Amino acid sequence: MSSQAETFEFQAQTQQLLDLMVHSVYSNKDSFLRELISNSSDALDKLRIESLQDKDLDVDTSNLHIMLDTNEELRTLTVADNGIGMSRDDVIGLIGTLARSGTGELRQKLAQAKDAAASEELIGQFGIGFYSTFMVADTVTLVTKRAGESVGTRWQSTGGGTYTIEEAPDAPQGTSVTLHLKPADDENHLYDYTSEHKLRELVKRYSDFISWPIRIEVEKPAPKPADDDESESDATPETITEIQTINSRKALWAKTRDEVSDEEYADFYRHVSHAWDTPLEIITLKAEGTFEYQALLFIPSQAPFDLFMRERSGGIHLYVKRVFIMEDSENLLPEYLRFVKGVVDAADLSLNVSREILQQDRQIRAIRRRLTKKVISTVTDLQSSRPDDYKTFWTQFGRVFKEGLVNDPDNKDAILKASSFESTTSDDGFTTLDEYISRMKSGQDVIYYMTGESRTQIENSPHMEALRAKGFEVLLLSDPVDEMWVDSVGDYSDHRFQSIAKGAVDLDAGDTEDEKKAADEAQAKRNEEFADLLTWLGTALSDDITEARISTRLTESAAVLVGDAFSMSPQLEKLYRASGQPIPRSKRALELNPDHPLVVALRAAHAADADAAELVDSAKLVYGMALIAEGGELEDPAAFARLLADSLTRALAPEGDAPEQDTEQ
Ligand SMILES: Nc1ncnc2c1ncn2[C@@H]1O[C@H](COP(=O)(O)OP(=O)(O)OP(=O)(O)O)[C@@H](O)[C@H]1O
Repeated sequence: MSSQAETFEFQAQTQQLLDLMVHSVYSNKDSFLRELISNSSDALDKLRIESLQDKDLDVDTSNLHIMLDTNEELRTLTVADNGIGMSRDDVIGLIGTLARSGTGELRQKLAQAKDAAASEELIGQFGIGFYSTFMVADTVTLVTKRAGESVGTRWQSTGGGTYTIEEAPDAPQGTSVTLHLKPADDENHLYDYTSEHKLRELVKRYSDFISWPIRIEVEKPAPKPADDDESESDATPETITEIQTINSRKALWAKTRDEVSDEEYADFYRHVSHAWDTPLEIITLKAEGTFEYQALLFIPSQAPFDLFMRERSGGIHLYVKRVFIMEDSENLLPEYLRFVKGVVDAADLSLNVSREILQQDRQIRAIRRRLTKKVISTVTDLQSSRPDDYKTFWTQFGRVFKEGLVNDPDNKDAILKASSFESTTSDDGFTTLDEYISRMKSGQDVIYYMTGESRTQIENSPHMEALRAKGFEVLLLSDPVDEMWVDSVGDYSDHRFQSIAKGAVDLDAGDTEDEKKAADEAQAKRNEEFADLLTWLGTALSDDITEARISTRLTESAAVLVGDAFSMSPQLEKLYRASGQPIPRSKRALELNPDHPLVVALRAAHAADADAAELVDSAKLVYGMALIAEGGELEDPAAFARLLADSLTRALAPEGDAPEQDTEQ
């Protein structure tokens, strides 16, 4: 059977990544080998599992391995496996297009990256798998045959704009990737990858733990004839070739911490996570007794691009007695710890365990509980012992971690303790709740917070005024997830969370009895003074507010909107609406600052002529201003703009000279 090579063009975005590889911005070029071995190891795992599940699949799984083959003269290195292999469509889809989600994002970021170092960091963050081969090779040839199929596929590219595909009738099952190596250039970290010594070194460094044998063919002097002793005098020049396994295949999680170097852990982390960063923290765990298992977990130092994507790569590799079973992203750890990567090796599960069984398995549930607690306590330890690393953790994963406050009530207190928040006294850093509590004013027993869309928006909100004036610290919660937990979480260390934008805020905590009494009297007097205006406003704005009242929160602004203790914040309403849930706007109270000139003038105007037409317009403007000041959205911005224009016109036009016009509202 003969076939013609078909030529395909790389998608533009794939080509852009390839160009980067061809021009090798990444200084750690050796890592191509780790990527290829990692892919082969995955392919061997897949074949083993598929052969267990599909009894009709006619494949030999007795000698699964990875082979490294070199040819010094031709300057080639081949990494071959007898794993699952790929069909022609797989090759086009998986290799030809680099169609993984996130590629677009990587491309966009790369386009914005200022220099090689920034590009390098991005590649570290996204990883580029198979394409890293173009850092070291001029031409890459991949020959593969999917298990169970009769014909293989040959793919080849020089990393230019195109690749070719043709049938490979004699391809053995599995995949081999042959690199036609660029000339060695030690100065540019491009080494001689045909050297046995180099390959041994790299496998030892990056892939020693791979559970499948990684083999090379070595030339050895032929053994001497029998009876010959150790003397070398008559050594014949003849050599024989021998196949040697060059990785120890030792499961890292079965070793103790001091037997494994940080580098080895980091390389293993990169293998299980498909990431290129260095883990921030390594967690080892061993359980003996009823359920025996070992776990080796990693907290990454960089969030993967797909952290918030529905379809993201898995997290924990489940092994049973050293045999890889599956990658699990839901049963072994809760979703809010999805950034954690690693391995769990359980001794008592069946090798045939399915996802469905996992979901219900008592042992798995026990493991999940323990791992969850361990990860949270590790974060707490990080917080106290390595503040810089904790900060990295929090910046990368804080938003995800806080999802636990919504989804994992059992660990609520521990999660709150391990979390940190922006606050009015934390500059642009973070504070823990324990630190916040230690700074509370005497008499203060609640934790003040406000939610909003950004730190600046919250800091400038009218709600903040009186708290600022009285020196109360306020947590500034601007992650969307904050809206979800803060209402329901209740308290921390016996201190209730209190929104400064809701209900009554008792700011007299630190005052003396006399001061409190004086403040109450002043408030009562003002309520009386403004009673008529407040009643009238309540009616005039009845579509928008529950009532109008005099505020104790304001020192600078004229008005503010205040929800009752159980109402949803406007931001939360907005989030629900954005997710397609039709939440009606809830009405809130309009609080007025009795010392503000606008409010004073409004009272005077109302006292002079309670029926004046402009009065209703002014009331609507005051309400609209309060909404805008908190970062809210006007229901009818155009109507508000018309009111404002009319009002400005009246103010600017000379007395008695206001232009006539029809305004429709
Ligand atoms: N040796 C192989 N055997 C079978 N399939 C392979 C092999 N190498 C690659 N593949 C397939 O091609 C896909 C793309 O590989 P590539 O290395 O580019 O990305 P990846 O392994 O998915 O992610 P990463 O960037 O983390 O390595 C793999 O997911 C796998 O399905």
